[in-house]
Amino acid sequence: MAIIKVVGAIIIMDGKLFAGKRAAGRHLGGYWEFPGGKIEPGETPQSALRRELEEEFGADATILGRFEQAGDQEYEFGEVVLDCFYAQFETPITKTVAHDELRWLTANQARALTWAPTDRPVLPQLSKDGLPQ
Ligand SMILES: Nc1nc2c([nH]c(=O)n2[C@H]2C[C@H](O)[C@@H](COP(=O)(O)OP(=O)(O)OP(=O)(O)O)O2)c(=O)[nH]1
Repeated sequence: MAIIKVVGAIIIMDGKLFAGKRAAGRHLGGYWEFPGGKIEPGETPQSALRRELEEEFGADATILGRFEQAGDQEYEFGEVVLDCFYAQFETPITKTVAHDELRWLTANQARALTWAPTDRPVLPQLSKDGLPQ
């Protein structure tokens, strides 16, 4: 089965977590996710994430530390291995091209949404890391 290496951004600002609802029609359309995407050949996870955030939101970002326990999940199209990094936007979001909806969420609000299966184990740890309830 193909391994798909994906990188996602954990962006927390003013006590809220940034999340995107994948656009209908994409793989896993309708699920909430940490914005990001596939790592392309020659990229580091960090450079891939900076590129994806620029492509999807028209914003510059700084990539911070790596989240230790992101997940992997087999889907019918392959095995997604998700690596997450804390990040922050340095410039405003100027566009959205990959999501039907973007939200800034408290921990409780995040838990109430339907996340991509790969992402679900990450949420409890974020509360321990200080994401407010
Ligand atoms: N971006 C992102 N993708 C995730 C997460 N969790 C998860 O299972 N995925 C899956 C959905 C997709 O099958 C794959 C990422 O692909 P993508 O479609 O976002 O990547 P991309 O921007 O490089 O897209 P494309 O050009 O190949 O369409 O990983 C997540 O938190 N963030």
